Amino acid sequence: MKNFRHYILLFLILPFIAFAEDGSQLWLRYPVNSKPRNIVNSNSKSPTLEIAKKELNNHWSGQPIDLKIDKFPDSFKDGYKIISTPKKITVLAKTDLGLLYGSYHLLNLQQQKGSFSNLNIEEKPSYDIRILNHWDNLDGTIERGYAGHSLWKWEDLPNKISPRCEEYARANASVGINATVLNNVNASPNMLREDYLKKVKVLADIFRPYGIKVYLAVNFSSPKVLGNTKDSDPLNKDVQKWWKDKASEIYKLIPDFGGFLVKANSEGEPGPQDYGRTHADGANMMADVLKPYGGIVMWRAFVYSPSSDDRAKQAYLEFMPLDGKFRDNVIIQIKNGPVDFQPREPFHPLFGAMKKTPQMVEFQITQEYLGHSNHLVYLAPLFKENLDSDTYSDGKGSTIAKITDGTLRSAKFTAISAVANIGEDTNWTGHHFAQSNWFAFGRLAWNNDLTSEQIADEWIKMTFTNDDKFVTPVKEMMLTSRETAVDYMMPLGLHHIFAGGHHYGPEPWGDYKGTRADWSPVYYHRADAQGLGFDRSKTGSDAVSQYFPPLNEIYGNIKTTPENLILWFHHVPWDYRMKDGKTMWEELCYKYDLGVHEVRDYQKLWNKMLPYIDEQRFSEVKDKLKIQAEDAVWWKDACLLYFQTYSNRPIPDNIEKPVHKLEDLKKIKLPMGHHN
Ligand SMILES: CO[C@H]1[C@H](O)[C@@H](O)[C@H](O)O[C@@H]1C(=O)O
Repeated sequence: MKNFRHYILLFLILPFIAFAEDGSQLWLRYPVNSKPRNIVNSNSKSPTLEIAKKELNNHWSGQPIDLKIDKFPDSFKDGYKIISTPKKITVLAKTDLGLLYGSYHLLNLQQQKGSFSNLNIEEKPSYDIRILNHWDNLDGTIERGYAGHSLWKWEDLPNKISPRCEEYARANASVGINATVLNNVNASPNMLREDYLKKVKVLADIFRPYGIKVYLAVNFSSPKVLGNTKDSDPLNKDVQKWWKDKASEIYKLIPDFGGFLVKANSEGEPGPQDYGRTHADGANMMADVLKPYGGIVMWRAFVYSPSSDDRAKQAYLEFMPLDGKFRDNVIIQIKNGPVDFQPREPFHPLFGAMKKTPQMVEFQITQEYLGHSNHLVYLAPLFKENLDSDTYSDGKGSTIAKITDGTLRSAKFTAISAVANIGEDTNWTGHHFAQSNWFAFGRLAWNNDLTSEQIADEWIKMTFTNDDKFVTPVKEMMLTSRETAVDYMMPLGLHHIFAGGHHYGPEPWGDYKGTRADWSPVYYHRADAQGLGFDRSKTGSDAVSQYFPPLNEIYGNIKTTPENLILWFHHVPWDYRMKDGKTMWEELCYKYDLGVHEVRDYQKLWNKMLPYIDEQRFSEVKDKLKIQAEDAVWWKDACLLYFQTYSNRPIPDNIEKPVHKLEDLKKIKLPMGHHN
């Protein structure tokens, strides 16, 4: 009998053990109280507060908590204060959402084994809108998604709702993300159909108590496609009326709807230029219909017109003349760099340059150009590098963080966005460590002063363990991982030498005749007998002139250009002497080789980590590191063997010799080791 009972117990707890180890819980691995406690008091009531209470009653093991709405200035937004004595904790905020954020802060601290007897914390968000962009299509696929299909399951909505939608909202709220664009910027007009809007409403209702507002990406041709208007010209009265009616329809269903995200006249998407109008004409028409409801337009600057000019210059050329011409509920959404989410780019020269137009950054969490969900690349250092870049737009200290968060220029609202890496995979993001990039974006959107190290430290402790023997080496691995990826993919400022289409592996020889020149890798690296790299100096494409002094001079001169961007800005002779005395060719060989060795070091390090974590996550990460190590060799061999056909110089003796043959590598069609 006794044994029997044990079996039953085992059956009951088994699913929970499995659940706890597969990564599905993300960083929300709070201990569960055996019985919910009754430890929370509050002077307010709402669905949001119910969530806060439930979380604390279920997971908090410390002293009783008072959640208190208090008077704070508007600038406090959804911030909170936490004050504690050994007997009691008080969380104060202006809004219920602030109290929920404060509650998650406590649970996060508990995960990190902090002390709670003497807290005096004050937090408020760096940005008003902290938004994920999902590139989810209505058929459930995700553009550049490597973690399975869309969470929303459009086909089941509005009647059946996947439980993961609420889990998603909870995870976002726990890091302060408060907004989401549900669909791909390559938007189907059908997104705005009545039946789809009803599905959107259901999601908005689930997200609302967690403080998350819903936005939609819209197709500029929607009026013509859905409303049979003659065209979609923003100055056509029928078109304007169609948008006005659509806005009214949306807000009836979703009173707190956030607004539109628009990719227009970019990569074949329709836009105002189809009718001889400008981006401002298009954005303003939408802004006008959203304005009465408090909605906004995030208008993307990811454009490159069909000109022969350097692609890195084109967005600036198109948008600068429009500075000051946008309505006050329009914000320009600019990718961190001027080309496209490369492993390393200089910052986008539009930042700071449009002085009369609000701007926001678009990062990419999904690793389109960083090994998809196979490579371990912690992105906080990439995000920080961008946010901390000094544009000099308003003198020294005009960092992108300060330009976009309202510190430098007062703003009606501020925002920051990133393309999500989330899908239906059990572990949400395809790679356990890719969860850290979702987390890191949320934490930086909340507080852009945090360091990459602080964020990694928090994430590791919440997701895995507090054991120093795990935390210290794993943190080191995470912190160096982005530079490692740069080393084995595109060191020294090389960019976009990815295989066309999937963007996973190397194809530096790619020359897709008959398409746009700037879709070919050879366009970007410009290897020839003299050297390597894109001359963007005054005597080249002159992209350097789009930067404020002194950066135009610094980047314009090969001697002062930071070496990690030297091939971005200059065509560098193979024998050019680098700062460490190596020639550029030797340095290139050294960097690729270093990248390979670094990944092998990660493998060795990870192999020692089994004692500290569960077997399942241990072996899943181990398998991915193996793929990454093979891919790193693939990258190194492909790039060095190919560039060597131009450099005509030997690969230095102290560098591991290629194990592949260039002809064989050129034949690879499917990504090696790529399991998605
Ligand atoms: C959504 O389209 C993407 C496209 O898949 C991607 O390869 C490119 O980098 O950027 C586009 C964009 O950002 O609009």
